[in-house]
Amino acid sequence: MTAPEGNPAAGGWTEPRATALLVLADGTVLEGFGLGAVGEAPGEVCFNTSMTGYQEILTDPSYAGQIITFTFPHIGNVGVNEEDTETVNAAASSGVRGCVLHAAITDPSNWRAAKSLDAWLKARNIVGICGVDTRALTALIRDKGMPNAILAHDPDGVFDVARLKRQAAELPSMAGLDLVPLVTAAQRYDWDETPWVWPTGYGKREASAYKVVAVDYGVKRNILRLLAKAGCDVTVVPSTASAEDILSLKPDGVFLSNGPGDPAATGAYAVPVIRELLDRKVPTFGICLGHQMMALAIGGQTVKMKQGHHGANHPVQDKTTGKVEIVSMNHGFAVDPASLPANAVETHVSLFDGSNSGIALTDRPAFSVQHHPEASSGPQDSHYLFDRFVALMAAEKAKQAA
Ligand SMILES: NC(=O)CC[C@H](N)C(=O)O
Repeated sequence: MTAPEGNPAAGGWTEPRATALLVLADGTVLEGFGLGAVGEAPGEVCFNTSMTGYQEILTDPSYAGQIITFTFPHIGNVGVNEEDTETVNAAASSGVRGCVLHAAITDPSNWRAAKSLDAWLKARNIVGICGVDTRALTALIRDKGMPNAILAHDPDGVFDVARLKRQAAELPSMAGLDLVPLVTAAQRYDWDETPWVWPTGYGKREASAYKVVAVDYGVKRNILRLLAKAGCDVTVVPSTASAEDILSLKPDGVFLSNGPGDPAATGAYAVPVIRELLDRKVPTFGICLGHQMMALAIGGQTVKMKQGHHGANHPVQDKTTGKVEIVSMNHGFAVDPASLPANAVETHVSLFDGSNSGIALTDRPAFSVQHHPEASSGPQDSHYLFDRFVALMAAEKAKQAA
């Protein structure tokens, strides 16, 4: 730990010198104490309101190119462990670039803790800062949108502030960035994790009945787990797989994963593939980036949001049933529902701001959601969507057999 003793929230530092700075593109400089890796991390600063699940959040490949501000003040209390990692392939460990915390990280207190968060951040090359007024930073993001910034950590507290300000101002906007190559799998692989089954039976897999190809734009582990649990044999393919590559695996369905960056930028090569799969009437299910690119594939449009949605308690309504579910969210772009063609219906909507949270096609077996039904971390209200995907594949199989 480089943070001094004493809780900044309780008043006063015991050491005057800042060992980390968050330098925003508009020239604002926030001082604090360094955590994790030493160095400089450029990125877009967002805020996440989850009260639990920091390890899953910090390992979500969708955060590539971003610096996460945790609004919950105490992060790291239960340390980190081997299991709660959403990153599937080792190359994706360069997802999130940095994190901003309010309180200093305390010693881990949990029987599952294998390491402290601080040591883990260092090992994964994630730069951190604590002692920041995260409420003020969150208010700034809500007022002005998500700023670019450089998070700098130097244990000696020596910073070239003028250079950092200049470089922060020159960082490219997230709009237009294809960040999927940073996190996608290099090669095809079969998902074969042995599930952990609770004594109550929770986690037990259905017998494998469907072959699913998951296109990895930065896929989260729990999505693959839940597909397997729902009875799917899953093969993961890189984001650049062609429609022929995918169809040669004879899938009953295709899954389009979450991922970082601007969907329109990744869509330059992914959308033609998705369009072909849809045109061939392959049952398709998309989550987050996969949802956004499915919308692009049918002629819809995506827009950059001001502050985005990052949290684990967002209300979403399933318009097909009227039910409200509490969901996990992590996105900075959104599908513009007004841009959707006549053969698409809006199935889900965010009750926070009315933005689109799901679509289904009326003439093809395909649907997708903006939120994260795998809920890692987050509530499990939306798990039913995995069963909806299985039902879609079952109906399509029955149609073909008839
Ligand atoms: N979790 C995701 O898949 C995020 C999708 C996209 N990168 C966004 O920010 O909107």
